[in-house]
Amino acid sequence: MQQIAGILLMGGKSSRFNKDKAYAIYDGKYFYEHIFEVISSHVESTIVVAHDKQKVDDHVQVISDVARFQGQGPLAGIYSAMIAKEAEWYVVLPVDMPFIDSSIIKTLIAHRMKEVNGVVARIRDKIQPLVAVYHRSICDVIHKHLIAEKRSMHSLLDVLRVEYVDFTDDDAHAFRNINTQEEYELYMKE
Ligand SMILES: Nc1nc2c(ncn2[C@@H]2O[C@H](COP(=O)(O)OP(=O)(O)OP(=O)(O)O)[C@@H](O)[C@H]2O)c(=O)[nH]1
Repeated sequence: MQQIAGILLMGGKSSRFNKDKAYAIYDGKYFYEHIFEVISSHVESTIVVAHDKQKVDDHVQVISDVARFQGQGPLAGIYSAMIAKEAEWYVVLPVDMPFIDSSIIKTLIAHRMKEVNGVVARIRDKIQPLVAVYHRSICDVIHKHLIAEKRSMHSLLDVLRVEYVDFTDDDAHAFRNINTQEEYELYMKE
């Protein structure tokens, strides 16, 4: 079994962005390519969880959400990746944080310990459940939440043993996530 696998979530609707965020460009590359590179530098293999209309490079392993939970949000994506690829731990990242820095992933990975089943980033007191490392043992818990239609990441965190890792203001830029065209235009100018 792999020690750590990567999960790149890109199967969202991008409804606030009005087109697919995964293919927005930053520094000459698609968002998904940036995130893929950042995750892949820390794990043995990365799995992309996309929806049917999305295409990725041939060398990238891509799956869809399992049919039962298709399009039910990030939890559905994490669950689908965990059952598709066996690993001890999973680094999870969203597709809409193009400035995310490799050192953040390194720090989260370093905080794994046997007492916890999740290591989650926090910046300026804001929890970032999709910038995290999760243990495979939570797969059953996620499944129960999905069945119960409890789709919020925060309600999952409430029942896990989580180590929160605080990042400083210096890292705030890296955690910017892009939901709207306005945010995209603003952040790309800075
Ligand atoms: N695989 C998968 N990923 C998802 C799903 N919903 C959201 N994501 C991903 O989770 C991350 C956070 O998504 P959000 O920004 O909250 O949602 P979104 O659907 O992409 O955008 P909005 O429609 O504007 O809310 C992004 O990387 C999304 O691609 C889903 O149902 N399945």
